Amino acid sequence: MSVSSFADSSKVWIKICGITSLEDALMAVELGADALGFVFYPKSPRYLTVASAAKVMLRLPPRIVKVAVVVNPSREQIETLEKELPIDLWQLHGEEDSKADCWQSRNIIKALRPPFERKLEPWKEIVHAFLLDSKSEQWGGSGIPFDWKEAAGLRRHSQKPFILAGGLNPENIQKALLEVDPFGVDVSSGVESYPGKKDKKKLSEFIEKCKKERRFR
Ligand SMILES: O=C(O)c1ccccc1NCC(=O)[C@H](O)[C@H](O)COP(=O)(O)O
Repeated sequence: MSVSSFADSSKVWIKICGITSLEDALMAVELGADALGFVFYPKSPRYLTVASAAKVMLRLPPRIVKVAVVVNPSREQIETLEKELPIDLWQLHGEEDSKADCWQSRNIIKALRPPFERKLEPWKEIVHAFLLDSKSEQWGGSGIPFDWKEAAGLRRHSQKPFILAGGLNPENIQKALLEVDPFGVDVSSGVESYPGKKDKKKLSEFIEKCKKERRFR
């Protein structure tokens, strides 16, 4: 699996993050998600154990990109997750070291917070994509958008796909797509009824609006 293989498509790549149950995973798949994210950060309200993640991830169709979201993981955590779960991509959501051996041979999405520009450099040779998220004390899942002007001009600094995240929801997604024109989008709290539980109406509206839009570049 490689997100780069999608990068030429004019369709918006859709990742639904913070999946905690098989019910929500299958609902997102049925509605048309391309990728699902599973949060392995114990302090998150969307955290799930390896055993509970296995019950979901092992039941997903191969076309769905399965993303393990981690925050400053230890080598032991990476190896345990990798041994038990069908992980296609690692989403690094903390302050990981781009030079660490463990990232050189894995498929990576690096999450960054504004200001983005100078943070691209250490990662741009090794990542599959960058995820642009808001600043947040809990690292991710804040539900608060950043100023999308911060995303302008980043293509000059890296050819890698950009995934827009942070406070997206059914109300602002069309405006976000028009202003930023990202390769893909990532949403968690904007399509929830409460932290850790996805809401079918919000999810369906969000995905439908993404599918109506086309990428310009
Ligand atoms: O969602 C979390 O609780 C979380 C906790 C720690 C690190 C990352 C986390 N989520 C990562 C994501 O990919 C979210 O989708 C992204 O931060 C956007 O979240 P939201 O603003 O709620 O859409």
